[in-house]
Amino acid sequence: MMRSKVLSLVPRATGVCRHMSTATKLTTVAVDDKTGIATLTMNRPPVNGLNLDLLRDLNQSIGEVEGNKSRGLILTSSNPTIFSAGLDILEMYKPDKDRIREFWTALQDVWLALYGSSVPTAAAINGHSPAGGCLLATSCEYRVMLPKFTIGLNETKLGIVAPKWFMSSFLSVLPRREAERALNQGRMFTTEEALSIGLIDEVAISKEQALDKCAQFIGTFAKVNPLARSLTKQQLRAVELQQLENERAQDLERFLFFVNQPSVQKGLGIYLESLKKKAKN
Ligand SMILES: CCCCC/C=C/C(=O)SCCNC(=O)CCNC(=O)[C@H](O)C(C)(C)COP(=O)(O)OP(=O)(O)OC[C@H]1O[C@@H](n2cnc3c(N)ncnc32)[C@H](O)[C@@H]1OP(=O)(O)O
Repeated sequence: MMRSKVLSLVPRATGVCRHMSTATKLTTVAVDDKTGIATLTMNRPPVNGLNLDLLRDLNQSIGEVEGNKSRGLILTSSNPTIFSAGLDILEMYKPDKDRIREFWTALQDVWLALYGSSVPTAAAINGHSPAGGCLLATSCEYRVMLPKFTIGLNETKLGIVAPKWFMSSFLSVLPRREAERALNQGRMFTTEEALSIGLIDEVAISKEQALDKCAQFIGTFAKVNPLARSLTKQQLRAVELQQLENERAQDLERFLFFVNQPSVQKGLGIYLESLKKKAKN
């Protein structure tokens, strides 16, 4: 059957998958031959902490999906209980001064690539998704989440501040009043709460169903002209994307200044200790 004909049907993420040759170590990209949809899977145990290496691999994989004419991108995790624990705090605690610059620049790159992606994007959130995990999910156009997990921007609870572009992604999904309150509170939402507030679009009972629902969302664009769709998306997102493009250097300096404050370092150290203590019990 012709590729375009198949795509006019409701797609299912169950076709034969061909792994791309350039798949990297901490991410894999598998393209469904029937639907043409690429599934990008994060695979950095134990919690998909976004360190420099994972960010670089994510960036490379998003670039590959952009380049290989995939019909859409589904972002998910190989961990059965964690989508992503957000930024790897070890990158920010007592940081190496060159590496932390590369780290933040790589994070900016990932956001620009994912939020600005020309293909339809969806997140199959198959586990907890705090902070940077929520950033990835809200950079996508559609979110399907499994029950009994949590999602949100919890930065204020850690004594840190989400940068403007984290807020932009959040605000592209939630009404301003809800976004403002949740950000100030550092609130983590359960799956059910996230659905009722509109932070996610659907709940699925399994990862397979989540992938399927994401594929169905991407399938809704099958009859829409791809160029018109992608230019429309990019125009709608242009203000936020341009703002970061224009302020990349200042954004980096702001982050470095903030993260190097002794009080912030102390807070991150205490938080890391509490995570480690919790992990031991
Ligand atoms: C300064 C400006 C920056 C602004 C933007 C910041 C954005 C961010 O993303 S900051 C990171 C925020 N993330 C979190 O608050 C999540 C913290 N983690 C958790 O809540 C939990 O780990 C979990 C719900 C994601 C998973 O729980 P569980 O399955 O029970 O796993 P453990 O808690 O036992 O963790 C296992 C292992 O992983 C370490 N770890 C967890 N999260 C992080 C992290 N974000 N960075 C670094 N390391 C992390 C945890 O310490 C355990 O380590 P070990 O003790 O060595 O096994």
